[in-house]
Amino acid sequence: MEQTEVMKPETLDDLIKILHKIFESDNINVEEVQNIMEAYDSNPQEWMKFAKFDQFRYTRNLVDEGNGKFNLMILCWGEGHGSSIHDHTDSHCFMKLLQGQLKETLFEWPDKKTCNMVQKSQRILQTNQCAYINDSFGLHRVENASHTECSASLHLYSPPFQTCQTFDQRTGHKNTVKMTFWSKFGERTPFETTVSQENN
Ligand SMILES: N[C@@H](CS(=O)O)C(=O)O
Ligand SMILES: [Fe+2]
Repeated sequence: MEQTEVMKPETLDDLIKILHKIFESDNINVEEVQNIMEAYDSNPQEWMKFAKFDQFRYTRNLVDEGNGKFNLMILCWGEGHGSSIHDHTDSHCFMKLLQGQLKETLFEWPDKKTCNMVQKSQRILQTNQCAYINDSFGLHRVENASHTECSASLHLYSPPFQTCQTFDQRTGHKNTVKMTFWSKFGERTPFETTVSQENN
């Protein structure tokens, strides 16, 4: 029997090195990436310097630019914070829980005629679990439903993207929004003078 070995990253740095290697190739094996991200045992000491929380909404903190092939970031979710329903701009999206839990709700793309938003499924992601989505799966909304604990998740997007579409659950109407970083490589991003509409 053929055995596919999952390399176990010992640290976050180790995980990043392995990801660089994997993404040198143009053919990505989704399951392989998912397994490797899942195999990393979250150690807050290794990622704390990137995890910057905001009082009002979830933050996106860039960790690594993956040689232009992917963006790796840590999203920090305070109690009750969530994203709007959105797509992933035709990219692969891997999402690994580093701390706490997150609720993921999947939706179908809105019906062209009725604009109705149909909820497909819902699940709770646990610490160390790694989920995957792309636009062929539909849309999702992610929430930290806890009123007492914050969550952190490690997201890998390939290819990287800077805008996505958000959807109004009631009307199915969509908007293109710019996605910004709260910090890059552990440093708070300078205040932007342009007002951008964001995904949260
Ligand atoms: N895709 C979202 C986070 S999530 O809700 O999956 C983002 O990159 O901001
Ligand atoms: Fe998402």
